[in-house]
Amino acid sequence: MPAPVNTLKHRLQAGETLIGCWLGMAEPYLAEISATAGFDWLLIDGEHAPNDIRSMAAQLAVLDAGGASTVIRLPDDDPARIKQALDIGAQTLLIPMVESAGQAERIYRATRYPPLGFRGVGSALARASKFAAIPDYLTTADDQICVLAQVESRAGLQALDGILANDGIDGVFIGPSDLAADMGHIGRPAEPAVKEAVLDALRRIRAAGRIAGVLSMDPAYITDCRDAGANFLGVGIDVTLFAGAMRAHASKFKQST
Ligand SMILES: O=C(O)C(=O)C[C@H](O)[C@@H](O)CO
Repeated sequence: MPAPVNTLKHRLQAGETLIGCWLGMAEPYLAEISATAGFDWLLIDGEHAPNDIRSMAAQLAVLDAGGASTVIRLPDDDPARIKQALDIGAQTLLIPMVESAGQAERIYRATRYPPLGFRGVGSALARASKFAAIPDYLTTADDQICVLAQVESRAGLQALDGILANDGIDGVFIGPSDLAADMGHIGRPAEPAVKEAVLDALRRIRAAGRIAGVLSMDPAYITDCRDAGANFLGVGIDVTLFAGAMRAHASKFKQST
């Protein structure tokens, strides 16, 4: 019995355009609620949300049970964190702040078992192998791993061709917020210079035959990114949606009392 098929990877690589939502509440119960919304994928954010390996594992369990496609974003490119995320069962990883081809290669190798890489062997303890219930896990896991490099700085854009030249990098995600900050327009991802850099990068990523990702809650921004070729579209953030709905609801009644 082989490792689970990563349908998200294969759908994106086939060119499907799939929408998803960031999960930053760090709570399995709320993740389960989000899984009923109908997004094609849900991303458990370990970079900016208060997630740790245990909370991410708990969210993976409820999301997998519900049939949702999942992504884990780690706080950095630490090979030990990559190993832990893969061992708890993540198959699609988003790694932030990628700025060179060499860094991309190290990230790729951290996701693969020898001889392709240096991922440590711990499948006997790993949820990923269904705790060794998948006897062929070690020889079939590599093909189901999807590595998405997050490029979100001028240095990263300058290195983009080198990153895309690595066949082990399945896709590149452009981070408009951090790119805006790096370009001197912090808090303004829709600044014309920033948006054009985002759209140009997305065109280059798809021209290279890779998955192209972006995140924006602005429908017009998303449409422009989709038109530029983005097919891994983050269109929501649970925390932002929840906070906005709570504030709007309270305001509705406070005005009337
Ligand atoms: O730079 C970006 O944009 C992202 O990486 C997304 C942010 O991290 C996300 O938290 C929304 O601000």
